[in-house]
Amino acid sequence: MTPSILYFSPQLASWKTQLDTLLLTCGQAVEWQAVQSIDQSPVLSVVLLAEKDIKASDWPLLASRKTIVIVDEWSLERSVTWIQRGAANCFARDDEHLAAWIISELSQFTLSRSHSDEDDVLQVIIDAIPVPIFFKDHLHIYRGCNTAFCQSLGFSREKVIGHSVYDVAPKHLADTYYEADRKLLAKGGTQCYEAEVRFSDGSLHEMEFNKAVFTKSNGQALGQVGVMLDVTERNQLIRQLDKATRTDPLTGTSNRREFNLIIHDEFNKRKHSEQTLSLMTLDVDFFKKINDRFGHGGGDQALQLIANWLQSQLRSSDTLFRVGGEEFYILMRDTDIQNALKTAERLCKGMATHTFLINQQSVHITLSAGVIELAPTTDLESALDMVDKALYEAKSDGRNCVCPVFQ
Ligand SMILES: Nc1nc2c(ncn2[C@@H]2O[C@H](COP(=O)(O)OP(=O)(O)OP(=O)(O)O)[C@@H](O)[C@H]2O)c(=O)[nH]1
Repeated sequence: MTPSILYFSPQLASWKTQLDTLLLTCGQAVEWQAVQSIDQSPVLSVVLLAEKDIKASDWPLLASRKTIVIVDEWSLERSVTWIQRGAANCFARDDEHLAAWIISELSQFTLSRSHSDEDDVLQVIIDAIPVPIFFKDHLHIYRGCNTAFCQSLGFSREKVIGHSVYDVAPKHLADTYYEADRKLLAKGGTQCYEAEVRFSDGSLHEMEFNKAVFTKSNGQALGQVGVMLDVTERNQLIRQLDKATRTDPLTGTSNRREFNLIIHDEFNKRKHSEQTLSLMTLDVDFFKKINDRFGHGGGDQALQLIANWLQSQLRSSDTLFRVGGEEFYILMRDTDIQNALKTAERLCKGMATHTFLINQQSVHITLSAGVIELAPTTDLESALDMVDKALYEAKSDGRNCVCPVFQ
């Protein structure tokens, strides 16, 4: 007699001898294996769990095992509740039918499902489609999938069918899929979302899930079908394009478009917090002379050197933007007008004393600057207008200086 394995939870430890004796009398040898939680038992195994040992987070796994829930006091209502959660059955500790039921399960445990020619045709069709396809029942258990699905996850069909997402994906990803499945079954219809999937080679892919619920003629949900599109490359391209539209190609700093995109957010954040926010506008003095002296290529090189130098002088919370030819903005978070003015003066002095090398020749560059604190009471458009005017005042005051806006 080959012993069959019965998995059981800690609450049942003292009681299992009683059941074991009963099973042996009927000629059923059983090897008992204690598990701390259901996920420690293999899929499709027969598991006996005391009701008290089952956490809500275990429910998605109940249907992927033959789970028998043992309750102290049996009622039809309680039993139905557990079966609806995916348990195979629910018994009271002292139910004499339990032993017979276990023997029946251990001796003829197979997935009961009638197989038809249409099933074979459907399988060939979905196997011919080169994107992963799966379908699950209303208890979130995989009932079918195609070759592309098995290949991407690196599991055989047998390792998928009859299992739950928790058996084929890492827990943090399975939680996401289970939650989406639950919402779709509750709502019905179709669902489209993106989620990450770990492929068999260890790589993480961004997948677009297109799913739909299939129902009985009375509208009751029978399960769901899902098609997965790999959108990793498409999304990478979108992110690259998005970054490119926000970056100045010459200096690598953020550009005016990025400034316009973030300034409204930053300004609104400022309105609802105590944190200060200031803006500095900077313009290179007599930049035309650099172009005249070194040509346009030399001028471009100068702009790159200026941007790098400015960036090296800033805190990580400050953002540098090239907003025009030789014009830069610096957005300074947590900075009031006094500190913004100090920073602007430090940058102007530092720039004036720094020696740049262009075509092996020493070049000295100066900056003119305007600064303003973006106070919550200020209107953003007029603040931008005022700081631009301040910059031009600095130019008319002889350049290489800072003009603050005091409000
Ligand atoms: N090399 C190079 N030059 C640029 C670029 N964008 C703008 N410029 C040049 O920058 C110069 C700006 O000249 P102006 O607006 O007269 O200003 P300026 O010579 O800096 O003088 P002030 O601003 O009045 O101190 C022009 O010669 C533009 O052609 C660029 O991307 N590369």
